[in-house]
Amino acid sequence: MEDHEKFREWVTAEKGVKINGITAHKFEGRGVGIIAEKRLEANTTILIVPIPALRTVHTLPKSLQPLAKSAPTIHGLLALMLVLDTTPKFSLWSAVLPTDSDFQSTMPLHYPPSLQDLLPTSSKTLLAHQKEKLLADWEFASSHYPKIPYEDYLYAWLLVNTRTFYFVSPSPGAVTPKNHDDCMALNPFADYFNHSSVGCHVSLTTSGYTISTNRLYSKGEEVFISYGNHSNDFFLTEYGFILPGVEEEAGNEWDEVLLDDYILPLLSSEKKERLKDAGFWGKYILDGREVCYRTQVALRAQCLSARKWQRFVDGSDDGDEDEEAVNEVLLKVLKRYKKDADKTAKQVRAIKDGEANHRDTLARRWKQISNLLQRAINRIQS
Ligand SMILES: C[S@@+](CC[C@H](N)C(=O)[O-])C[C@H]1O[C@@H](n2cnc3c(N)ncnc32)[C@H](O)[C@@H]1O
Repeated sequence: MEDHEKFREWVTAEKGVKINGITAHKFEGRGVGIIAEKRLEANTTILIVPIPALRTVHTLPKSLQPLAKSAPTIHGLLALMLVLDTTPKFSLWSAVLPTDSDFQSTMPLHYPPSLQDLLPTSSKTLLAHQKEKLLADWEFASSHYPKIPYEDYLYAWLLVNTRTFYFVSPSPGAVTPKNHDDCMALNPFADYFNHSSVGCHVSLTTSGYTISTNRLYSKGEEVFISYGNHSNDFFLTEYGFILPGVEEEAGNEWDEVLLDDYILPLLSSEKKERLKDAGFWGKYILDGREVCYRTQVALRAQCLSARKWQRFVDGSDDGDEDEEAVNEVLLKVLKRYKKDADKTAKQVRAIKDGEANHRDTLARRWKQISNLLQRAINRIQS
């Protein structure tokens, strides 16, 4: 942990970062995270990172500033800034960052195509979007700096992807970027925090980012923040990890699965058109408790007359009396999906390509999906 000590000295002495009662620590399966060095009462301020310590679109070196208007994304520009930064100061920070091989073994972007093909649909859709964004950023970066190797750019791009905080300048009169995705800051030391569904409080003011404890922490406990209320499919693609499933200890209470692949093929073209016209096309979600309202609408399109369905959509019929018919369709959907999820978990384990960690994470994800589906089946059948 010597590099971490040097980095800590640098951020506190030169960047004005204030650290109280926490330190960086290596955790099995989670890389480096934050540990409580002593007992921390609830509402203790454990970290303050002042605004000038951040790296954002406002701190680009002079050579990159003219590109800010034409770059496809701020993400891509920050990656370019990292690749081009060879200053000794930055080397203190880069020494504590994950390595390229950490990304190779965790990020689905690095999975072989055979395993990318077996990602759950929502992870696959996110990955396709990520690839498109990366390509546009890389084309832009390499057109301005043709000598940069792609591997270096990709590594920096993934650092930005997995370590930035949502940032809008808190200075009075500052302009908020139009695109939400462009609101990002590299945040030294704060970027050590790993994620859990419930974590410390994070606030951004003109003093910078302040992180304070959400509860009492015992000495030696890992201290988390929350990266947001996302499903494990999202965490897998964007960050290369999954939390335990909904029903497990410290599980992801926001986990959910997308049912589109199993509901849409049931519907006739007339019913599909009706759903599209009414704004209920796709995004059918099952979470740890229930299916969403959109799913209810789609299932009702399948098993009710057009007139009855319309009354449910209008809100003039609460739909209670049709619950049995709806559950019958839903049960078929869930059982079919569960059978496929179990099959896919086996397929993933049998594949020889990629790293063991790729296969293990993806097979675990399919097992979680299977469990979520089984719980919903049990609820209907109980
Ligand atoms: C902001 S960084 C956190 C620090 C990072 N663990 C490190 O070694 O530098 C985000 C990355 O940490 C890892 N991570 C965060 N929360 C995690 C968790 N609950 N379980 C496993 N890995 C996690 C993932 O690799 C993610 O991309």
